[in-house]
Amino acid sequence: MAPAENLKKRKIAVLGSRSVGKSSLVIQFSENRFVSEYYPTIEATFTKSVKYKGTEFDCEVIDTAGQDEFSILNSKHAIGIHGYVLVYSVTSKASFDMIQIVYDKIIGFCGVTDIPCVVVGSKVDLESSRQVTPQEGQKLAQELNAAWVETSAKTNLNVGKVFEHCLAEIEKRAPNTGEPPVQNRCVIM
Ligand SMILES: Nc1nc2c(ncn2[C@@H]2O[C@H](COP(=O)(O)OP(=O)(O)OP(=O)(O)O)[C@@H](O)[C@H]2O)c(=O)[nH]1
Repeated sequence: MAPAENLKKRKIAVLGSRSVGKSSLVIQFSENRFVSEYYPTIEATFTKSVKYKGTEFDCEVIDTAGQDEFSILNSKHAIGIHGYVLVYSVTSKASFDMIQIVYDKIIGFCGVTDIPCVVVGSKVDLESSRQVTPQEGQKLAQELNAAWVETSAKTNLNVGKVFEHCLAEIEKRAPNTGEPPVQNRCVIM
């Protein structure tokens, strides 16, 4: 059982290819502003409370450096994490293909078959540059047993929904326990 003060704390990691808009999404969510410049992220953590089904959850959101097929999953992004936000840009097919790769890395690292996650198609305001259809996004999310949503951090479209979906996926699997559903099978002693 988690201590009482942890019951409403949820740790969420945001992953995906470089430059897909992970930081912009998190900053729009936590500070209600859009950053138009590109500053590559090393790692940053933001907190914000989110109301889900009448309960306020303290969400700690970890914005990670972009991943590629060669990057090794940081253990900080797997241990103690309650849920995942996996971001691709609708303007980049390569970033969409990276979602399955990142998902498989998490699953492999944690030694589980299912994780609470939401697949996010970002930058929908750039409709004329779209390379990934909503149908493709939905289909992948279904295959991963994940929620799916398209967003724009620029126009603040569906940004809050991302984190509501993530909480829904977390609570669906471990309602009100405060325990991270993802557990590593190895214990370092
Ligand atoms: N038009 C548009 N541009 C966006 C949107 N979200 C992010 N961008 C732009 O895309 C670029 C990259 O955004 P970031 O949020 O820094 O991307 P990131 O995924 O955090 O990048 P890394 O830290 O390298 O992994 C920036 O120039 C943003 O302004 C969006 O919704 N619409």
